[in-house]
Amino acid sequence: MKDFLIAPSILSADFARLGEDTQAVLDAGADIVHFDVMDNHYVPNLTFGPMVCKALRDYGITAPVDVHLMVRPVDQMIESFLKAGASYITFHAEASDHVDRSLQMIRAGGAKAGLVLNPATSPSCLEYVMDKLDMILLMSVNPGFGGQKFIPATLDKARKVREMIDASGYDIRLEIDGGVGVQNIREIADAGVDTFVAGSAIYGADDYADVIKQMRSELAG
Ligand SMILES: O=C(CO)[C@@H](O)[C@H](O)COP(=O)(O)O
Repeated sequence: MKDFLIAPSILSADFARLGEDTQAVLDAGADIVHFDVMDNHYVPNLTFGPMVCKALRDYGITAPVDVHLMVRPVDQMIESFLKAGASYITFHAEASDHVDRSLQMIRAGGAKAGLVLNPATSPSCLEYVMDKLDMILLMSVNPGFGGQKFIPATLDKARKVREMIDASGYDIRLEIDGGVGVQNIREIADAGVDTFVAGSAIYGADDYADVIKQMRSELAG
């Protein structure tokens, strides 16, 4: 099992002061920046694109940026985010016509590659691409919005995917996204997850450092 990473979703940050509010969660103890890209096509909401990712790099964000593409098609956005400084690029299994090729593009461009599974998507889509994955992201809400309730069936899926990762022998992170907070992070870790996206739980707190500390304390317990 890998070390635990906490990845605040900047979907819940103050967009008017995005650089500052991104640096603030890193200064508060977060490990990586989760960057939610929505296109009002694959998901019913619209956020930000590669120019904003580059702007964060230019602002001085040096932490890994974990780009979660909720867009269709995906390949043009992969190219753009590779140029914009993404560290991880993940996309939804249903959104690419050629999942294997899209994964190869990400690694060939120097980033880490990942596949995202919606709540109703079966882990079977991972079976023939395990060798091309650096991350698997399990959605524990339906994608499109922050602040939703964690879907409990995701825990069973996390256990199954953890078994697949361990059996494969590949070095793959297991990330979860949606409804994660201090109250359930331990249970999620026990299901085999090592990377935790949290938007409203962190950005909705008065003290970012305090909530991240509470999450780490739950993970250590
Ligand atoms: O990708 C998404 C939503 O589509 C997530 O990253 C949410 O932004 C998580 O938000 P919280 O549930 O933690 O508020």
